Amino acid sequence: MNILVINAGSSSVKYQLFNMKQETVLAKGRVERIGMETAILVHEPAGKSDVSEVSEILEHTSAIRRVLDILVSKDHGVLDSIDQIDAVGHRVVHGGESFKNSVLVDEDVKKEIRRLFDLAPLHNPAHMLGITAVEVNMPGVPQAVVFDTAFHQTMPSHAYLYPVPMALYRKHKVRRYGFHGTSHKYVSERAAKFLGRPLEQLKLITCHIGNGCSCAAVLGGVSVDTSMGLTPLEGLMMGTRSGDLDPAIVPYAMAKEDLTLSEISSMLNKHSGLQAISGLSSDMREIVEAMEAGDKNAALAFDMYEYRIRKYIGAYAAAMNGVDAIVFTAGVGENSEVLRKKVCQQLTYLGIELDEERNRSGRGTEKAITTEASSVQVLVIPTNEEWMIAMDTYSLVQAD
Ligand SMILES: Nc1ncnc2c1ncn2[C@@H]1O[C@H](COP(=O)(O)OP(=O)(O)O)[C@@H](O)[C@H]1O
Ligand SMILES: CC(=O)OP(=O)(O)O
Ligand SMILES: [Mg+2]
Repeated sequence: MNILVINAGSSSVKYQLFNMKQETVLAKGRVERIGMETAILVHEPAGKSDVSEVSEILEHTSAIRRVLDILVSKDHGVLDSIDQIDAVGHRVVHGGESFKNSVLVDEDVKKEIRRLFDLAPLHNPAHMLGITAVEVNMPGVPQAVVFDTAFHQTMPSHAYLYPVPMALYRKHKVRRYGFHGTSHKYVSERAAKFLGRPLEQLKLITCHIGNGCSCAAVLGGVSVDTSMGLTPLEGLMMGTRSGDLDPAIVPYAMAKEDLTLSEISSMLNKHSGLQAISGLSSDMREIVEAMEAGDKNAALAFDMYEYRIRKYIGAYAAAMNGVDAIVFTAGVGENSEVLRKKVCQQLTYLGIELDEERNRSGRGTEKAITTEASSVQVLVIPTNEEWMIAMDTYSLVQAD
């Protein structure tokens, strides 16, 4: 069985095609800059050379049509026909309280994803476009959705409730949901395997540090707390998102700067974080480069970002009354040795001892970056949300 996994963002579509029996990736790639004349498709077929094409791709239906075309093309394809795709799995960021597990798409599921647009404005509308594009381009093919929120549905009420009038929860379901759950779950399972210990006995802190960033406290394989909240804005400082701030800043800034609700929301989601403090970029690679060249604002942005990760690690060690291992994953967590080093150097109170050579070497592989003597292990585990989505889709389609 072949399964196509789609992670549709507002202006991009990432995809991976899996052969489930052989557990292989047949192809992967991404379409970026959707909506522009110079959209770019980067396609990496297994066993053939990578290709990139620039063309006008104005919306998600055309983007997915282009992906399907290249998957069957003579020169760059890996399938004879689209009919060889048996099912499609989608990443969906917000599933609210309705979805504790992955599900097959039907009219009710689509209605619920739409109802949650307000709570994940950067993500859910794009996922819905992806689902519709598959319906148009591949009618009748079963689709499954895998929610970022599902893994965190195990949090106890003292962790997921906010100390505000309960009517907000009862009437409007205002609570902490948490995101990146597929990634936190995957790296927790891999960490247990790597350590050679049962997941049920481990206290893990998983740090998904990418464009969006979140930490999770994973006790015995179950999420008991996480830093993102009602929406993916709370918690750590991110590329363009502020993360935690005093809620009183919102009405104060609105009054002082004469901002509307949508303007302040856009400020906190799209024009804050690394981008705002550095005045330079939301990309950690550029921040580190500028910092090393002596740029003060880039250094301040880096310090704030790193400090907040360290504060959450301390909080979650307290929440679980201890920690066995800390895991770094996602774009920054997997690749930025300088960030990991700065975080670990200030965690000696936990008995953490960084091995600088291990931290520097072996990019892209699962590894420990602490010494044998370190009482808490720090691991780097490349995440694989797409494989988790493919596995869930496979089980759902087989059970149907
Ligand atoms: N070598 C690197 N050093 C530091 N940061 C990196 C490196 N490679 C990628 N990144 C960071 O990873 C981020 C993207 O992470 P990723 O997990 O792919 O995000 P998303 O899935 O949200 O698009 C980029 O913004 C970039 O800052
Ligand atoms: C939920 C979230 O923030 O996702 P991403 O990191 O892909 O933006
Ligand atoms: Mg991501």
